[in-house]
Formats: sequence, C-alpha cells, structure tokens
Amino acid sequence: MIRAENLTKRYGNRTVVQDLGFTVRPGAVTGFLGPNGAGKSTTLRMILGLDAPTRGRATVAGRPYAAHPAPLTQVGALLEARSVHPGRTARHHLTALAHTHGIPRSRVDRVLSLAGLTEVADRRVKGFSLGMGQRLGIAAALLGDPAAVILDEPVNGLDPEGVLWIRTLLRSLAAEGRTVLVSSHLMSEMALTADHLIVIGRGRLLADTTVEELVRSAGGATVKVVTPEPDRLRSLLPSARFTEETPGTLLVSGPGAPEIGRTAAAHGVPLHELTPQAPSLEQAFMDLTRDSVEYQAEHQGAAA
Ligand SMILES: Nc1ncnc2c1ncn2[C@@H]1O[C@H](COP(=O)(O)OP(=O)(O)OP(=O)(O)O)[C@@H](O)[C@H]1O
Repeated sequence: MIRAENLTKRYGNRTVVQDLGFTVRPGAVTGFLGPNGAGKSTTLRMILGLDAPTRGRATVAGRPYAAHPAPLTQVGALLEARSVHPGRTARHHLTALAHTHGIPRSRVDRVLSLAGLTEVADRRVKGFSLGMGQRLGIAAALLGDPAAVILDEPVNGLDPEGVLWIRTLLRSLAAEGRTVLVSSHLMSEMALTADHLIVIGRGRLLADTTVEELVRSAGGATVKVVTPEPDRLRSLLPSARFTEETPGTLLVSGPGAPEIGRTAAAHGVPLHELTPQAPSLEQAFMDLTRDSVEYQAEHQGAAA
C-alpha cells in the first residue's frame, strides 16, 4: 500500500504539490493523471525518497521508502530517463543492480524474460531502441520482485505493440496482488488500463475515483434526440439544456432518456431517435483539469 498524507512540495515560493492525500491499494492498477506540470513526477519522487517533502509524508507499506531495509523488494520504479551505462549489455546492467541490492542472480533471467529482452540480453544498451530501453527500465523495476510498482509515463514514445505490452503487464502485476501506480497525462490510455484514478492539477487533488464515477461526476451523459418538433420538445422540458446539432437533432443534457421519452409520449411529440450518449473520458478529464491547464498557459505566457 502506498499512502500520501498532506504531501506538500515547495520550490522557492512556488508550491508544486499541495496537501495531497491518497491511498494506492494492492491488486489494482491506479492511474495517476494530471496535465503537464501538475506535479506527478514530483509526487512520485517524494514517494521514492528522491525528493524531500516540504510538509507531510509519503509511505510505502507503512514506512517512508528509505526506511525499508531492502527498498527494491518493496517498490520497483521506472522514472523518466533512467541512466544506463551505454557500453553495458542488458544482462550486465541487471546483474550489477542485483548484486548491489542483494537480489539473487536467478531474478535476472526471470525479468529479462518478463520484459521480452531474452534475445537481446547480451547486446550493448547503446544500440537499444526507445522501446527496448523502456523494457530494460521495467525489467530493473521488477528485479526485486517488489510488492509495489511505480511507473512514470511508461508508454511515452512507445509504438502500439509496446503500449499494448505495458498495458498487459500492468494488468497482470495487479492480478498477482501487487500495488501498481502509473502516471500519465493521457486519459484515453488510463481508461483502458486503470481500475482506479487519482487526478491532480496544480499540485492539488482533483479526483480520487473510478473511471465510471469520474464520467458521472463530470456531468453525466447526454441524450441524442431526433424529432420533427424540436421546439415543442424544448418547451416541454424547461430545465433541460439543448444543443441543436442539425435541424431536428438535439443533444439534451439534464433529464435521462426515460424522462424525455415519457414526456414526448405524453404530449404526442414524435421521436425518431432517443439515444443515450456516453461522454468521452477525455472530455471528463478536460472538464476536471481545465482550470489547471488554463493556469499553466497563463503562467507560461506571463513568463515568456
Ligand atoms: N527541481 C525543481 N525546481 C523547481 N521547480 C521544479 C523542480 N522540479 C519540478 N519543478 C516544477 O514543478 C512543477 C511540477 O512538475 P512535475 O514534473 O512534477 O509535473 P508532472 O505532472 O510530472 O508534469 P509532466 O507531465 O510534464 O512530466 C512544474 O511546474 C515544474 O517546473
């Protein structure tokens, strides 16, 4: 279990993470989402003991990361731009890491295979593609057979096959009962991978929720209605909001499809179509983080 309590980070007079509180549970993939600059990497670095919080604390299995005698067996992490000696082979890199952390050498072959790197294990890392480098980073994260895994933007720059591989891997790590925390600024990707979502903006918690709840809280669904009498329908539903897509085709928000159908039937308004529309998750995410993004644009504009 990973927990943040009142976690706060200030750089100079700028607060980049503010009073964050959340719990990441085992057996599920938790997506850590926020627009660029929201404070995701800073939060993950504090969880991993790489940055000291200004206030509050982050714990892994009840203790700060650095207080664990063998932290690599507690949490494996992939942060951006991990440095690997380019002249080393993948196997050498992992063997050296295993050696310095008291991890059995047998784990090296296991994680090479898990990461799909067995065939290139004895090639020098300098010849690796971005995707292979990412796989090596993940192999290193899994080396200590950790109970929790933290990955910062693992799909960045990967091709579709690599994206699919990461998605499948995260799901299987969670199915094994591990705690999986993965950051992204792509809601579409997280919707396919995560069970739970923690969304931040400007360093503050915006949502700690499931995918379904997020959609609901972002205003719920609209209903597409096609009718030859749009004006009459509008007058019968005074509290609803209408957008007329084309003449006679309305997007109605407020009442659900049953209420619209009942009202239309009761007053003899013909309906040619009545279809609930699922709001896109991307839209829900943008609605939720709009203020944070605008702040960013303004802030950057002012700085330029
Ligand atoms: N060492 C530092 N000194 C000063 N400011 C920093 C430092 N590290 C990060 N920041 C600032 O903190 C804010 C949050 O950065 P962070 O990298 O945590 O965001 P993020 O959500 O991971 O963004 P991205 O998706 O772009 O990686 C940014 O405005 C960044 O410029």
